[in-house]
Amino acid sequence: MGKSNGKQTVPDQEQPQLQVEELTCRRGERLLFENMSFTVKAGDVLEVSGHNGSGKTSLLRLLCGLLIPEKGALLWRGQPIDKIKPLYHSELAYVGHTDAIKGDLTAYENLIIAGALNGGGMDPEQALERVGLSRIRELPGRFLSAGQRRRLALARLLVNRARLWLLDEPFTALDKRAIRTIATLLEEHAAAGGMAVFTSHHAINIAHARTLDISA
Ligand SMILES: Nc1ncnc2c1ncn2[C@@H]1O[C@H](COP(=O)(O)OP(=O)(O)OP(=O)(O)O)[C@@H](O)[C@H]1O
Repeated sequence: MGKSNGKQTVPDQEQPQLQVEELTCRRGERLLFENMSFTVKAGDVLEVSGHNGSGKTSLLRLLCGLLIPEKGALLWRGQPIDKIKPLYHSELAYVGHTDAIKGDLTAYENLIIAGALNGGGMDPEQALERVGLSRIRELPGRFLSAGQRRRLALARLLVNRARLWLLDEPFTALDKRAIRTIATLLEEHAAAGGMAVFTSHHAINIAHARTLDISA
């Protein structure tokens, strides 16, 4: 329940937005994890760690609704995500291993498209500047380096207004400076009441982030 300040309803920061209850995941013959439970509240950043093949990507795909859990429940604001898919998907942004960048469009045009599909956030120009890509604004996506592609994929998060960021290895291919930039963006997103769940093999210093080791 939100609290009223007399003019508008203020969301209760302590209320879980995403609830993961007793989640069990099997891929093929392998049981990856079972009875996993955690919650994500406004302002939370959760880093999912674990060895190769432990199920980090599978967990993110479950959280997106792209995989069906063998057992357990996934709730967004108290409702099962499969019952409210359009609403849930309008509130989340997923950046997976493949960057989904259009090779024939420039970096700038890629962000214009992202904004047209699900905008409401930063101006594309400003988003390019935040991730350090202003200079290659007019370069077609197919000419971008691996790190530039990753930055552009992450810049898409800034042009839309998704509250929940689900990021699979967002720091892969980034140089030290870009890692700090993206870590800062995560901190700013959380400070503004957003939420993020990301996987990583690197120790990334993000203020107030929690860690979930799924191979523990
Ligand atoms: N479609 C599938 N069918 C069968 N097994 C699968 C399928 N997809 C993934 N797996 C297996 O599930 C396990 C977990 O894969 P996942 O990609 O979730 O791991 P991960 O923790 O993200 O790994 P990495 O750190 O290497 O990225 C792996 O053993 C993988 O081979």
